[in-house]
Amino acid sequence: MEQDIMRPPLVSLATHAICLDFDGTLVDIAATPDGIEVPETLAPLLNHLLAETDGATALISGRDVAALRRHLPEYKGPIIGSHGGERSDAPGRIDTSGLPDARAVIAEVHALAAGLRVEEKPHGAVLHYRAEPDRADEAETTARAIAARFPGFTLQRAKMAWEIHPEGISKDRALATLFESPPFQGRLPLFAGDDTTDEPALAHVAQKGGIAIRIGGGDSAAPYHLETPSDMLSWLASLS
Ligand SMILES: O=P(O)(O)OC[C@H]1O[C@H](O[C@H]2O[C@H](CO)[C@@H](O)[C@H](O)[C@H]2O)[C@H](O)[C@@H](O)[C@@H]1O
Repeated sequence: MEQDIMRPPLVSLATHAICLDFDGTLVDIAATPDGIEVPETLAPLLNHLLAETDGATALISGRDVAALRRHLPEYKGPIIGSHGGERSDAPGRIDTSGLPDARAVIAEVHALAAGLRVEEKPHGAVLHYRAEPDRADEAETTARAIAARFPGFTLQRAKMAWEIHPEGISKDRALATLFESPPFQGRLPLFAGDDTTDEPALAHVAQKGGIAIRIGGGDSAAPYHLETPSDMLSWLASLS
């Protein structure tokens, strides 16, 4: 699909809320989930945005909250994790209420992984094939079969990975909920993401008149585009 893509305009931290995906948006994609290199400047930058937006800055990630806090121990702000399944308003606090018990799903993913990397989350599991790209079809078939066996769970495609998680969680719903109360309520939304899993949230923000930014390539509902996580960090650092 041909579309006009533009560099985002500078936005005011006095009027906007800054919501950011993590992998592929703030940090480069790596061979494994724990192989990422988190720039030293990232946590200070996020804490700066948090202060300048009066608390209206959040990470909205497919990763679980505990993993994100481990990678960003200095970051003090809110995190929506597990694609919207978990909410942490500050370090040490996590709300996972409403998520179904996923232990049987996780056990099944381990049982059928056949050597593919499994990432456990509180609400489900991810089957990663980045280390073995020639097993992409097998990973998809296995993940589809597992998702079909567990009512209430669904399949989510990610970058070289398939995730099985509860139905009804998504980043656009999480964003909408976030903006129902202060400090997000009343501010214009900004969301940046790099993946198909981010598209519903990018479309939601564009439809609300906010700033939706797609990082990297791919068809997108976002009118704005930046090439790499490094470009994203430089752009965020230029805001005031
Ligand atoms: O919503 P995000 O913050 O973008 O998280 C999406 C998934 O990111 C991670 O997987 C992806 O990044 C890995 C590290 O670069 C890479 O090895 C993998 O192939 C990618 O799919 C994370 O592991 C998942 O839990 C997130 O859902």
